[in-house]
Amino acid sequence: MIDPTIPLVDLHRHLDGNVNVKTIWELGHQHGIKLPANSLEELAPFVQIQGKENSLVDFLKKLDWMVAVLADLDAVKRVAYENVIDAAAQGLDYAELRFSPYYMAMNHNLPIEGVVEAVIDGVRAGVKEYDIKINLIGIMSRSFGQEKCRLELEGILAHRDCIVAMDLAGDELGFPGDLFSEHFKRVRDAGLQVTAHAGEAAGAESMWQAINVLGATRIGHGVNAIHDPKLMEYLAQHRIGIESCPTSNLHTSTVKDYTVHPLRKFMDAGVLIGLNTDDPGVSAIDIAHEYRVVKNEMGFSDVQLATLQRNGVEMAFMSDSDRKSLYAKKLNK
Ligand SMILES: O=c1[nH]cnc2c1ncn2[C@@H]1O[C@H](CO)[C@@H](O)[C@H]1O
Ligand SMILES: [Zn+2]
Repeated sequence: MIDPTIPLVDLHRHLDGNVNVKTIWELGHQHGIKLPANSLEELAPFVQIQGKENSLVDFLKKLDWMVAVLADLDAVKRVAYENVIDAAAQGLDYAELRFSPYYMAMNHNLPIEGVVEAVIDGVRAGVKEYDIKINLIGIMSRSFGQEKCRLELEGILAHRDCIVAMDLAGDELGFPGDLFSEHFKRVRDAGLQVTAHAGEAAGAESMWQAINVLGATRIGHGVNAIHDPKLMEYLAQHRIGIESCPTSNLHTSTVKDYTVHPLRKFMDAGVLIGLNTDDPGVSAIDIAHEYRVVKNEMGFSDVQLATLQRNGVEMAFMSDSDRKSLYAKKLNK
């Protein structure tokens, strides 16, 4: 199902949406933070989806306990480090881990730039020990407004050399992309790549904004492009990559079930699209799960799965020489 000759990548993975239940439990106890449960089993439903949520905003509440326990920078470093272990354990050859420094900092008033440093440190420690390549994407959480996003951007830009791209995440309906045009001008001026969550909670117009106003060359989710044939054509023509996260789309009620997910329509339209996990800790999934559902629930053939796998490598924010080494590593195995 997963082709062993093609690198396995996950380009859309929130490290602050992927904190182990056990880690939340341990950090909570270590720092005297009152948790809503008396055991690991009782805690799980507070941070993992049970069935599905009614909306994106409801889904996002599940991440809140994951950052509520980040009481100091060591905790932040631990979470970043454990994300590398988790990605390696899932068989990923390459992952782009994204995080929102203000969201991780806000509960315990941590310094935003310190959070960025701690994430970089944790990832660095992880890749020393595990056979995986990681790149980091900074997130501006739109739900906290323009000013907080500016602080996130500044924290990230202070470590620009360790970051490959910037993303816009959070409440897409309440905070449209054009509120952040100035932010993304700075992102582009700094030479960072741009991806944005769009067409998930809002419609195709939000994706046009991400492309034309923010300068996105990749889009997270993009599900609602399907209602705008001109946009579908534009995405295909300009090789704008769609970071698809099918299970997340079910969990946020963006799509009703796997059978009506538009993934196949994107492929038929020649759009570059790949498979990703989004918030694997919240959705309680791994990357193999996404390939499995696409095969079993959407009826994709192994050839089509291999195309999705290769698309991921093509979309990755890495140099062509890094892409070549990633393929070479697989072929030499
Ligand atoms: O699927 C998603 N859509 C939009 N925003 C998301 C999603 N998953 C997580 N976040 C947002 O990303 C930041 C943490 O990395 C938080 O702002 C969280 O709400
Ligand atoms: Zn996401």
